Amino acid sequence: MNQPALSSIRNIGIISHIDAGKTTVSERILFYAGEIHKMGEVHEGSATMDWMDQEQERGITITATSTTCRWGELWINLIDTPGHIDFTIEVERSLRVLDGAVTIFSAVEGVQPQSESVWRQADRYRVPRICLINKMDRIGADYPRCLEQIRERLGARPVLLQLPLGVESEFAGVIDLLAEQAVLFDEADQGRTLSLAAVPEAYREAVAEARERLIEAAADFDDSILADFLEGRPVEAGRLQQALRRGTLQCRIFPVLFGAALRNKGIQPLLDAVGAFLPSPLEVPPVPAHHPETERETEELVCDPKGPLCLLAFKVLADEGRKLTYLRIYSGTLKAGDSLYNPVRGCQEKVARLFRMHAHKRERLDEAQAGDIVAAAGLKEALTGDTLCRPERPLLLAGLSIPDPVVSLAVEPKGVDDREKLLPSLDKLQWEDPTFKVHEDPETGQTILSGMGELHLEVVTTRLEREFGVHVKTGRPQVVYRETISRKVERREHFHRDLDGKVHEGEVLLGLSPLPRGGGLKLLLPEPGAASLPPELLEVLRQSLLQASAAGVRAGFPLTDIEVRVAEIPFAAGVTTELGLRAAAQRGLALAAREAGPTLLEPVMSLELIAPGDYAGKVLGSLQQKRGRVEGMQTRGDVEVIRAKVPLSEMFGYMTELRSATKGRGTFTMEFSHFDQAPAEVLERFGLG
Ligand SMILES: Nc1nc2c(ncn2[C@@H]2O[C@H](COP(=O)(O)OP(=O)(O)OP(=O)(O)O)[C@@H](O)[C@H]2O)c(=O)[nH]1
Repeated sequence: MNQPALSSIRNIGIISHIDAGKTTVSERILFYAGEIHKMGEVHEGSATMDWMDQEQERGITITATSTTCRWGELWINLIDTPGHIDFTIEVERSLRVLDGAVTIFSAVEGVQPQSESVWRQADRYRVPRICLINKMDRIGADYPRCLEQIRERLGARPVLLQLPLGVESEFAGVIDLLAEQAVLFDEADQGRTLSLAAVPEAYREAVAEARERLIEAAADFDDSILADFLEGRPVEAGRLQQALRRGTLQCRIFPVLFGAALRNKGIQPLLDAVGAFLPSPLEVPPVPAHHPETERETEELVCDPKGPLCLLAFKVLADEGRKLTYLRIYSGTLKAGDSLYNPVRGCQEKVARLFRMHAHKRERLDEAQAGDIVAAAGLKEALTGDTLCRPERPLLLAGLSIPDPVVSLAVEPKGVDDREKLLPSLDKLQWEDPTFKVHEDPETGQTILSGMGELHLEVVTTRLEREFGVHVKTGRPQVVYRETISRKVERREHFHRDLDGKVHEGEVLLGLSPLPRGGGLKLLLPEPGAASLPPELLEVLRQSLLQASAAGVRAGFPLTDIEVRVAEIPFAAGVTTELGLRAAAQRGLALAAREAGPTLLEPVMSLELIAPGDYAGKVLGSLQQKRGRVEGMQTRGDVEVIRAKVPLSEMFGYMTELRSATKGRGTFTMEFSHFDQAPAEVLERFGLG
């Protein structure tokens, strides 16, 4: 039987800061669920979920891997996502299709910058979460501080379902506050055997107090609990669990559990909590889908195997040159051999085979239903974020929000063979990763790769060599700046040309205004019907302005924080042509932007740096030299944690510099924060000084 009941499916992801223990936890989940018979370890390079060779060598997760496992009645579709910000799209696309998540925090490091950003991403998709405070066995584990940070930094309300039994090397298990019993894990058999015991005397008071907090939280979601509690009547564990489940599904509370995954402690209760507190696909809100042609007509898709077929392709993998497409089925039933329509690309294609994925193994399926996550072979066109549906019932789901690249790198093939293989191989890498872009520099003819960070592009070039046998020389990483303007202008542009006896004309009146930082590019065109221009020419105009904005007008960087308003588009039938309009729009935009005080913005990163106290002064000095703005410092044991904002252009190669300045003991993580005015020397470099 490989068709799960809908109520028993849990589509969950594991999200957190880098190194909090996602892969270690996933590995235990697969082991206890009987999916694997030997536990792989990240630090030995043998974790099952980190199967790509680079992942095993670097000890980090690069691609999100989806796998199904059974836990009692539950069918858990588990997605292991990377913590490093350079692979943020993996988190984004997973959150888009998941119904619930386990957020892991390290009991020592607490809420780190990347935990904050994945938490915000999960908020955006309203994904209910349970929290695991991991690494309770490590020296310096401090769970009250971690809870305080969850409250303060994440603005969330944690509710303890357990108390830890001991801490650091004494961490032996947990006390289940609902069942009021201690759960101990046997280290001798890799934590497979659990033993239950009464709450130790020394913990009685702490348990009573924590249980009272838990009842108070549950009472917020069930008035009868409040009445019983106020009148001193006992409240059964089942009712408490149901009330807490309600609060969790509304994202108003976040149940907290404890563990030490590496020591095989705390995983089975976590799996039970996934079933008890996270939603099945039947419990998630309906998903809106548009009719692709009219756009405005929407339909609310509920999880129904008999409903209209609608799927989201949320990941595409190049598997020995062929595409394997991961699909979340929102409605309907998908069969192997089905013909599907892709409204994004306007094409029809066939699912040759369907699989349920088990880490890197696969199980053939004849069909799969709404609510499930499966993989398909045979789809040639679909890319990440595309919708698939029946040709006779076209539906379109909202796509993914894909961040723009901030770092670029020029690559040059080493030999003739490499030259031939370069572009087709880069194409395949682009199927998989929408944050990775390739273009040709129009001046030098060089191939330019752009992505989310140095590490991202390093991984891409290594994969190019190892998986595709393409050897390249790489240039130095460069910042991808943005172009913007400093004042408002209006400009009329008229194009007129005679070509082979035919007149081509186009005229536009453009108004450009600067927007506040973070405003993006806003294009205001008249509604079709309101303009004298036929709708197809209006679309030509829109596309021309978008293309010209993406290519930049002064230094070749995309325009941002600008409102472009098309005020007038005179139309003369038979004379106003596509060519004429395109030329007027592109030239008009370039000239208007030049008159509007063009300038450049640079990407600024949020940095969290950890250095031993003795080196803090030296590190602060170096950050200052890098135009860094220190926002806070905190002593944590014998290290200083420094939070700062630093321009990305100053950070290339910083890991090596920091390591040598701190005798290898300093470390940092960073993520994109915002764009800010670039300094004078950058403007001069691009002729804008
Ligand atoms: N002491 C201790 N170490 C742990 C625990 N869990 C994980 N680790 C170690 O912490 C390191 C990071 O663990 P991973 O499981 O790779 O963390 P991750 O969150 O998957 O990391 P990325 O995939 O790179 O984002 C590894 O060396 C683990 O062995 C734990 O409970 N206690």
